[in-house]
Amino acid sequence: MIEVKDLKKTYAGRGSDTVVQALRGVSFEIQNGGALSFIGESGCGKTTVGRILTGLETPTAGTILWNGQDVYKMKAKDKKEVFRKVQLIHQDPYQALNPARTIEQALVDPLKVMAKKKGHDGSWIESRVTELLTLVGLDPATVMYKYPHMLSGGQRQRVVIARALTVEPEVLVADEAVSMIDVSLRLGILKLLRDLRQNLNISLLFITHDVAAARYVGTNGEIYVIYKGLVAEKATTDDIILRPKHPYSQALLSAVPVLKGIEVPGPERFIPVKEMDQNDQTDAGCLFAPRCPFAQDVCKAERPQLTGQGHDFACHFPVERHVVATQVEA
Ligand SMILES: Nc1ncnc2c1ncn2[C@@H]1O[C@H](COP(=O)(O)OP(=O)(O)OP(=O)(O)O)[C@@H](O)[C@H]1O
Repeated sequence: MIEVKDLKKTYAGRGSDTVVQALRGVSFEIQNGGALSFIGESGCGKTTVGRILTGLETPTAGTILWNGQDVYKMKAKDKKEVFRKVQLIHQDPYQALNPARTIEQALVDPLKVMAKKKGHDGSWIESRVTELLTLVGLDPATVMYKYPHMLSGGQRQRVVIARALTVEPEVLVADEAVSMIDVSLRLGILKLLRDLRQNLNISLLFITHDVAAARYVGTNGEIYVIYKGLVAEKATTDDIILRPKHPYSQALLSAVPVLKGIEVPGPERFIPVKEMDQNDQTDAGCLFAPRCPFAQDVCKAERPQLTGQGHDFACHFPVERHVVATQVEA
């Protein structure tokens, strides 16, 4: 289990004395086999969370506990082992694979390290390549000796997932993992991620701006709606989708086509938020207030805290609006 507490990350901005507050204090837990989706617009800090969890970035402040142990207080060897258990699936599978190496070679390299660690021989590696390719829905005989450019985007992403599985991860961080894949192949990859979670008990951190995709992979999971490095709302997947309370979540949901044909639009489906102003430097009060159609004076003066009993929101005036609408009989 991973517990992340009050994660903050600042980057140097473009000007000499400017800073970008990518994360302003985000806390969450990922249970074994659980699914957590982070949704929000571009620049809200989603990717930074994924990069910190996979060890590619270090936070400016905050703690990460792995089964109760503080990762940043571990010996280097143990910390490396923790980050091995958290594997990142990028949005661009073509960039993630070496074009000069066959699919088999791409899997064999990390498997050799695992074989050495576990005391297995070459035949284990061979059978593991076959097993993993099959697990991700590829025919080993057909794809093994091919190069990445000979596969479709969907097949390449399956190879990337198989490669991530070589090191026997406990958590997969999928960062916009289907956004660069042909629309017709996306559902297959989402289904694969969902199946891996269910069949191998792998936890999933699903980073996306696509609410419908988060809903699909996040069955029985939670969604965190992120705005400017803070959690605007968090709840079970169904509560966020069907009963969002924060105007920002409602705005995100109103941008989604009616979901999967099982819902009809409600009377307040479209929330008239203002466009994001890239030069907006708001740092006090609610960071969403400059765009919020419901903001009042207090919103500009006081930062709303994230509160609730499982369905939590950081809003002075949370109201359930029928943005996605009433569910009708499926
Ligand atoms: N290495 C960096 N140096 C400076 N600023 C950065 C760096 N990485 C990210 N940022 C900034 O931090 C903020 C959060 O970025 P992040 O990539 O986490 O957002 P995101 O929600 O994943 O967006 P996207 O969907 O576009 O990837 C953005 O303002 C971004 O410009």
